[in-house]
Amino acid sequence: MAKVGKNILSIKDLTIGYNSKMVAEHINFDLETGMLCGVVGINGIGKSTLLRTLGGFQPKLSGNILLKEQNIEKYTSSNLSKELSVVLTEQPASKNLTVQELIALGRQPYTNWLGSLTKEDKQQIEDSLDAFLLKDLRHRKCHELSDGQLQRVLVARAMAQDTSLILLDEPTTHLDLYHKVQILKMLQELSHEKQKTILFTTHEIDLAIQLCDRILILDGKEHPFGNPCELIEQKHFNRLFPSEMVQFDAKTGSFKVNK
Ligand SMILES: Nc1ncnc2c1ncn2[C@@H]1O[C@H](COP(=O)(O)OP(=O)(O)OP(=O)(O)O)[C@@H](O)[C@H]1O
Repeated sequence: MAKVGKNILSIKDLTIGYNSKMVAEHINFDLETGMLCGVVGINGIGKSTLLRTLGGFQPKLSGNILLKEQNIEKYTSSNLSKELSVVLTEQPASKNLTVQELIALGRQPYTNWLGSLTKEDKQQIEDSLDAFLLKDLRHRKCHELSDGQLQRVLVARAMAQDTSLILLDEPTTHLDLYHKVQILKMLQELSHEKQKTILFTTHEIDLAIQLCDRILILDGKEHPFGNPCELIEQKHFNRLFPSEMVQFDAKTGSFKVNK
């Protein structure tokens, strides 16, 4: 169980989209220290748009995004990089770096203009290599890694950045079931043990139900938010997909195909 603490992220009546195209509106939720939260919903409903908006990669259309009770637009980019790290689905441009070098980039917000690493920076990099089982791969070039290994490196870089909030867009894409569970368990440990607040988008609803403290369902209307048990009891997962194809089984917390 997550030890819940102070409020980290507060989303109030947020509308997201592109110029005049509204993608989702009336999004409301709060996340506290140490919470792992999954964002689920059908293809094209706006999960990535939400994540990119929260990460500051595109402007919101209206509403408020409060990070540690301060409007996110009020942060300078230097202060924001100490509070918020983002892992997107796009492959990093810096794949020619070694695993250790890429993770060290996470320390950029803290290093001086020469980029020299302090003892604390080095310790943080070491802890991140350790937490994501990357010690043996530290000298490998990132372009030589499997998708699962690269995903662990990208999350480890976010951990090295040591921010209170970490956002990840589909961290389990292209991974087999074992590696999906592995990365999600690592994220769960990072949130609970190191008291990080982690929000990630996913299509792995069954796994999110088992591992997340909170789930946000983007459904084009109410966007229910709560702990997985509450959402199951309120039958929100039953309405996620057209029922002639798949049905949610509340007993097992998973979807079954209608044969
Ligand atoms: N750059 C863009 N400009 C305009 N519309 C966009 C842009 N990117 C995405 N969209 C549209 O916004 C809507 C939401 O897309 P988004 O990628 O956020 O959905 P998603 O829930 O992440 O989908 P998926 O599960 O397929 O990854 C879609 O209708 C999509 O076509």
